[in-house]
This record gives sequence, structure tokens and C-alpha cells, in this order.
Amino acid sequence: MIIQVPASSANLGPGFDSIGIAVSLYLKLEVLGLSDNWQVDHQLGKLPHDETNMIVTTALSVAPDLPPQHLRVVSEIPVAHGLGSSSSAIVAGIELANQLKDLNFSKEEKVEIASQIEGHPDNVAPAILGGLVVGTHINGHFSAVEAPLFPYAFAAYIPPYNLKTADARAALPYQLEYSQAVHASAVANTFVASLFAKNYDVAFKLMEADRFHEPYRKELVPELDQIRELGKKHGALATYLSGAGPTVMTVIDNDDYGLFEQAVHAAGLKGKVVRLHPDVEGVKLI
Ligand SMILES: Nc1ncnc2c1ncn2[C@@H]1O[C@H](COP(=O)(O)OP(=O)(O)OP(=O)(O)O)[C@@H](O)[C@H]1O
Ligand SMILES: N[C@@H](CCO)C(=O)O
Repeated sequence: MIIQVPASSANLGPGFDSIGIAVSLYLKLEVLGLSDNWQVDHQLGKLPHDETNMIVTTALSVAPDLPPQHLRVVSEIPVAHGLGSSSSAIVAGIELANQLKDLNFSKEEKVEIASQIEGHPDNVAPAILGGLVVGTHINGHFSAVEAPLFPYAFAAYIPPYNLKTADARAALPYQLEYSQAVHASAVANTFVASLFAKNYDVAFKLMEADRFHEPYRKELVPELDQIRELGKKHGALATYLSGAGPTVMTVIDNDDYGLFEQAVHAAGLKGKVVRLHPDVEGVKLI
């Protein structure tokens, strides 16, 4: 059995902790069979190979009596780079328990469990449902609503350094002044309305008008402003900080992608540029 989970790009500008989209990089989790101890084969650097691996801790939190397995993980999703690697591990762990214990979780149940673990639904909900998702929690329970997908590609600029979500969250202010909070929320509300109305002129302006997190995190990711400027010169629709960063995501028409990628490299930026597309299926068995 192989479980496949897509990467996800959260926030999309003003949708902090509530909006995310599944994108075409994948984690594949293969179940090789029963084992004396949990064993996770992977080539993902320092991540654990035993029962402390996040995929296993998640599976055991869902099904504590799950017998130890030999697992193989192959992932294209860079760890701690703002493309939802931790969410892909959580969703894979939930699906592992779901399959091995025949739990028959609905998609909604998976979103609830994964969001409780991650704390917010913006990466886990699209990784489960696919597509573009808006969600939050009310009275301790999570709801996620699928939004229409916009018909464009992504150029992901993936820097050579990583940035842990915890460190990127530590850069955020403890409080926002009332008038600033009202404005930030109005930007986000109008952004969501424009996505559902498919009013992309408005949506892509607002994607670059976040007041919740980018102003505080851009010092951690100096490439954000630089790539946004390059995007404006090369036909991009909008650029935002993917999740907690450091990946910088540019929404762009497929026809404009090549020249934009060349411009990023010509500017001397040292990261990778990868063309991504929305994933519409979410977690699945392959
Ligand atoms: N394939 C994986 N297997 C097991 N654990 C993983 C895997 N990928 C990520 N993790 C865990 O998630 C941590 C990284 O999570 P973090 O939230 O910092 O980054 P991210 O999820 O890539 O970024 P973002 O949430 O901004 O998209 C790793 O240190 C590790 O504990
Ligand atoms: N919304 C989250 C995504 C990363 O978990 C953040 O920006 O911190």
C-alpha cells in the first residue's frame, strides 16, 4: 500500500492560518509490512527513523494499538520550507491509521483530526481535500470550505535555507491595534469574496496586501520583495510568502513562467524555481 499526500501552500497573502492550496509536490508513504519495532526508511536528513517520526506519532495518536510497521517515505516536499511538510506527515499518519485499522474516516473527520494536531487547517485541509480551501475553528471544531480554483500556475522560489514555522511565528506581534486588525480582516474578507466571485483583478491585488504576517516576516525572507518586483516586470499576477516561508510563491500564467524563472536566476538568487500546479485530489492511495 502506498499513501500519497500533496504539498500545500498556506496563507496566500491575507488568509493567515485559514487559506491554503494543495500543490503538485508529493510525499509517498509505502507500508512494507509488520516489524518488531517501528522503522521509517527515508532520505530526509535528520528526521527520526523510529517511533518518534511525526508520521508514526500521528498514526499512534489516532490508533494507539497499531502494531509496529516497516515504512518507506519518499518525499519531494522540502522540510521546513513553507510547503506544508509537517502537514503532509500528519495527513500521511492519519491515513496510515485509517487504512490499517479500517477506521473509515470521512474527509471531514480527517480534516478535524489533522487540524486539531496542527492547530490550524490551512495546510492539512487542502492536503486532505485537494484544491483551494478556506477554514477555521469554531467552539473547538474545524470547518473547511472548498473555493473555486484560479486557472494559473505557480512559480515556487525555494531558498537554499530553511525556516521553522515556530521561528517564523516568533517574528509575529503579540497583539494588533484595533484599527489595524479591522483593516487586515477587511482585506482578508474581500480577498475570499473575490476568490469565490472569480474576480481575479481584485483577488491578486489583495493577495499582495496582507497585514497579518508578511510585514513582520519579510525581514526573515528578503527575497519576498525582490521576487515580487521581478514578478511585476514579467507578467506575474501576484507573489506571496508561502506558509511560514521561506518559499516565495508567484501566481503566473503558464506562458509567462519561462521568462520569469530566467529573470529570477539572472538576478543572482540562489534558490530553486519550480513550476507547480494545483493538486485537486488530496490524500489518496496509489
Ligand atoms: N516527511 C516527514 N516525515 C516526518 N516528519 C516530518 C516530515 N516532514 C516534516 N516533518 C516534521 O515537520 C517539521 C517541519 O515543520 P514546519 O512546520 O517547521 O515546516 P513546514 O511544515 O515545512 O512549513 P509550513 O507549515 O510553513 O508549510 C520537521 O522538523 C519534522 O518534525
Ligand atoms: N499559517 C501558518 C502556516 C504554517 O504552519 C503560518 O503562516 O504560520
